[in-house]
Amino acid sequence: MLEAKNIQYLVQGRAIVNKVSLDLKPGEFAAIVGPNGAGKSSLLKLLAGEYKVHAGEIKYNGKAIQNYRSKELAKVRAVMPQHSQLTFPFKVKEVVELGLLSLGISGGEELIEEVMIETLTWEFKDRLYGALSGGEKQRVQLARVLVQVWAESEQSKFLLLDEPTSSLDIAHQHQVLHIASKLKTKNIAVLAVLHDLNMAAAYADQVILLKEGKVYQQGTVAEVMASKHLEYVFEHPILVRDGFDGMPHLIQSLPVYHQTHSFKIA
Ligand SMILES: Nc1ncnc2c1ncn2[C@@H]1O[C@H](COP(=O)(O)OP(=O)(O)OP(=O)(O)O)[C@@H](O)[C@H]1O
Repeated sequence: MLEAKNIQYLVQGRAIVNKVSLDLKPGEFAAIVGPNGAGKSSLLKLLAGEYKVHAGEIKYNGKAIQNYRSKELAKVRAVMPQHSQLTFPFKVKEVVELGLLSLGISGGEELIEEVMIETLTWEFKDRLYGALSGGEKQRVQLARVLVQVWAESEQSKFLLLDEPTSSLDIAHQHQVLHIASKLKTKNIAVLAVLHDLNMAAAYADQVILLKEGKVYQQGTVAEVMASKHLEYVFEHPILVRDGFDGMPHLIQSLPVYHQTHSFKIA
């Protein structure tokens, strides 16, 4: 289990993550949503251990994050950042292999092939990473973090994804989130920052809606994805309707000229 209690992160005295608490159990897919600057990436970086909290605590499987050595932490949680820079001319497969190197493992050919087939990246495994399109690169980065958590293990593992679908076409967005959902059967929990509210509604078991560094709402899709909450947080007209074919909701944002009122706390 991943537990965060009252975590806080300050920049120049301003709390950009302000007393956030969350629990994430293996088998669960949680989405962090909220407007630009709400603190989503900062929260993910705190949970990843990349930023240190100024207050509060984070535990993975009952052990405080600061008590993990970096290789040990890499076995428990994998992180896909919003942007990944690679300065060397790596081939695609070599980039994916970097995920295993973070665990101190080399080889793992079968595992790498399985994950690359799953992420539809095997077909360009020998191409130079730098020559790929934005969406192809994003799928390779996903493969790199997936190899870190893919192998079955008794220990619960956690996959933290920061906007994993931002460069993907609609079909690949669904494919990536479907892969993330399938991990739920492997004793893995997934926490993803998502901008697409419909994607969050379709895949998340738990939604964390942030505004100005604080959790505004947290709960199931039905609880959080209500028009009154979304309109207040995004300060924009948003319709939420019942979905179809098992899709919980259809969230439709409206053009700015429909904005006839100010958005107050519901
Ligand atoms: N290192 C930093 N120094 C100064 N300000 C920072 C730093 N990191 C984040 N911030 C500020 O903290 C706030 C939250 O940033 P963060 O990147 O977490 O937001 P976000 O919700 O992920 O936004 P977006 O949707 O635009 O990616 C922003 O106002 C940002 O400018």
